Amino acid sequence: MSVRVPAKVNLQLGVGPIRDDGYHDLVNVFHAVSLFDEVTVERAPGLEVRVQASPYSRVRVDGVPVDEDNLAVRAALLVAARLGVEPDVAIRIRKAIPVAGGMAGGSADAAAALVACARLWDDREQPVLTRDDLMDLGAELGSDVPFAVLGGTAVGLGRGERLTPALTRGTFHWVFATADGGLSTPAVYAECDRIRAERGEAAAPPRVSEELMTALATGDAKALGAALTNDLQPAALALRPSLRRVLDAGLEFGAAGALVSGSGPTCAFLAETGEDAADLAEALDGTGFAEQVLRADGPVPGAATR
Ligand SMILES: C[C@](O)(CO)[C@H](O)COP(=O)(O)OP(=O)(O)OC[C@H]1O[C@@H](n2ccc(N)nc2=O)[C@H](O)[C@@H]1O
Ligand SMILES: Nc1ncnc2c1ncn2[C@@H]1O[C@H](COP(=O)(O)OP(=O)(O)OP(=O)(O)O)[C@@H](O)[C@H]1O
Repeated sequence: MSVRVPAKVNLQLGVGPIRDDGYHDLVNVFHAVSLFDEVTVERAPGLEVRVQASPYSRVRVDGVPVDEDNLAVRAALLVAARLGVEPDVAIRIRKAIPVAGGMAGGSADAAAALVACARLWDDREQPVLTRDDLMDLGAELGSDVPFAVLGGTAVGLGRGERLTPALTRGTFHWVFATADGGLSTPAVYAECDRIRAERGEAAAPPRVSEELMTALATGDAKALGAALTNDLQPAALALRPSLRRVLDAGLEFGAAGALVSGSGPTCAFLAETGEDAADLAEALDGTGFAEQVLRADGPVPGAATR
């Protein structure tokens, strides 16, 4: 059983005040892009996991855990417990999504493992676990996991786990510049809080951007580029100042919009056409500022069997 699952970029990441449980209330507009990890599961004598770079990518997988810290393993354990079966499964992960890059690679693998294990163990005509059940289980593993099951473009409220699909038209063309070494998501949220406290800024509850939703619904790449926002960007830039020149370079080369993807350090650039995206990717590659420059389109569906 093999499941392909996309990376995400956040088109709007509005971060509200910190809650009592340590999370922040968000307006999180997720967009799934055509950069895929693949998770394969097979019945086995016990639980095992293998992680490798996809043959189509140069992703560095050395930082990815191969024990119960791997989100795909935790997903398999959760599905097994829910169905009352032994978690006897061999999981193979082929990664093309940058690790700790702000594109939700670990969450994607968790979503893929939820879908794959449910298919493997819950194979009657009327499965016990619906797609909604899998999204609920996903929320127990991480705030980004339900969206990786759903895919497309969606507005996430709460921690980002309460999703409503968004209306979009056509295809958007993206370029991603990855960076050497990741950024820790909790560290970036903490830096965001620290900067706000230092500036004496009170975090207002975020609101969905009307400009962004209109640009999505009309398929207007130029307007979408102008409407992209990420409240975590100042924190990511404070922790990794070299990202500034990457964003500036993309804008100089004509990107319709540029921002740090989620908690970073990957930078995302929106192009107006596929051809513009190819030109932009080449120009960015030429600067030598990025570890890798990747092209992808969105929106694409969430975790799906092949
Ligand atoms: C930055 C984003 O990727 C944007 O989509 C997400 O908000 C992070 O989602 P994630 O990696 O699935 O994060 P989780 O595993 O749920 O949480 C990791 C840590 O990030 C911080 N966190 C996460 C989500 C949220 N709404 N508020 C937070 O403050 C918390 O410190 C939390 O302990
Ligand atoms: N299957 C997995 N793939 C990648 N990382 C994993 C996986 N399972 C657990 N991890 C751990 O999660 C950490 C964050 O990895 P991930 O690639 O999900 O980051 P991210 O893309 O920045 O996440 P997000 O965008 O959701 O904040 C890694 O450093 C690694 O220790």
